[in-house]
Amino acid sequence: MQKGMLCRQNVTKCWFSGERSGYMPFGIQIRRIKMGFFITVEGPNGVGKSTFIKKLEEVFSSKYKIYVTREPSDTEFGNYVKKNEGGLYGEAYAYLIAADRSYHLNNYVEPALDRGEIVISDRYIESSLVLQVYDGVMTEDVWRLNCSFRIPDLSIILLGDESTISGRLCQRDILTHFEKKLTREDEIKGYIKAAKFLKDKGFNVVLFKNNTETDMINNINKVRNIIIQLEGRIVDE
Ligand SMILES: Nc1ncnc2c1ncn2[C@@H]1O[C@H](COP(=O)(O)OP(=O)(O)O)[C@@H](O)[C@H]1O
Ligand SMILES: Cc1cn([C@H]2C[C@H](O)[C@@H](COP(=O)(O)OP(=O)(O)O)O2)c(=O)[nH]c1=O
Repeated sequence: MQKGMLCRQNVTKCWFSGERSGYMPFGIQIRRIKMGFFITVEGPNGVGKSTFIKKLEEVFSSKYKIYVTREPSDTEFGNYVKKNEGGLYGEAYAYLIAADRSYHLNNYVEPALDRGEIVISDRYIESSLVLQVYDGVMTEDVWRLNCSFRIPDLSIILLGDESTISGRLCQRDILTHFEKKLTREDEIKGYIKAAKFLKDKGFNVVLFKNNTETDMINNINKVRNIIIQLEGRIVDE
């Protein structure tokens, strides 16, 4: 059965949802049958990703069905990957992360998108382009492992002042391997570089300053407008 079929006006061409990445070329009015949006939320440790996602869920769940998820995934394999952070390095860890991503996409993200939900993932490919690159893997090699995965409809990268983010991390009792290994400056620079790289690969990247509660509210409003724009390109059945 055809699911998530996209049809051009007067029906000239159809896609299966699993094959779709990004959105349609400018000017083409398309009709969507039950297909959601994939949004990733990224940024340095302590920048406020989990808090922002909770807020997005709170604000948007009255209008949309929201599916919140994360990487490494909340699965047995994802937990294994997480546990091995710091034990496995560089390329080996990059492969593990990519294997978990493939499993996560096929078993959780794609089914939720097919149900027409907005999927919000706490971390995705953007993290690999910062953390695995910092771990010694070449950017092009990280991309080679990830280039066949779905491009998000929107990639949100939260950034903030180094001192603000560092202050937040100081309040954590236990720091992860990457939280100890990288400085916040490394992470901020890494995400800015990754954003540029991914824009060139067709990602719809936005960089949001997230220092204060007011920033967060402004960012939620920006996301609302972007979702409306994305919906404007697609006419629901
Ligand atoms: N926009 C914000 N303004 C002020 N404090 C924030 C903001 N976003 C998050 N925080 C606080 O920063 C800390 C880290 O946030 P968290 O969402 O856990 O970050 P991350 O998921 O990126 O590691 C938490 O104590 C949270 O309450
Ligand atoms: C998605 C992703 C995560 N990671 C690592 C970074 C983090 O240390 C870890 C995820 O942890 P994190 O998101 O900080 O989870 P928590 O809030 O529970 O601590 O996985 C990568 O190294 N590469 C990736 O591509």
